[in-house]
Amino acid sequence: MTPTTKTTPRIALIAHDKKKDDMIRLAGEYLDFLKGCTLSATGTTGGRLANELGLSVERKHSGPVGGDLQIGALLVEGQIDCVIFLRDPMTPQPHEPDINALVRACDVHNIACATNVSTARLVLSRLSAASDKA
Ligand SMILES: O=C(CO)COP(=O)(O)O
Repeated sequence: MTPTTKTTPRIALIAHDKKKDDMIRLAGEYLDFLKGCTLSATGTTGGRLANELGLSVERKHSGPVGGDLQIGALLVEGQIDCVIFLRDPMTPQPHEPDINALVRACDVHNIACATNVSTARLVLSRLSAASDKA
């Protein structure tokens, strides 16, 4: 019998302030799956995921001081399989260029990037179903 190799999805989780409650709810829905993933996050988002859901997360700097760029650097190095980035389209962000750079890096490297809850659910459902089969 051929041995199966199970790969652990590497997921980046990021949410702007008004979307953080959505992120916590979303991550709670997929908690069992996410516990088996390698997670990275921007600073404040990662802190909430760890404190409120008990997830083990590699926390980068907060978004406005370079966290999005750090996630982008991981992605460019091939260390991220998927980005869940709950952006707030209604609030101007001081680090808009960093946000655009991260989303652009996803497109350059063909990495799935979910920027709203509906898309994130589709992506996480698909990944969790694939990991059940592995
Ligand atoms: O600003 C962010 C993404 O652009 C998120 O950063 P925090 O998770 O530190 O709030």
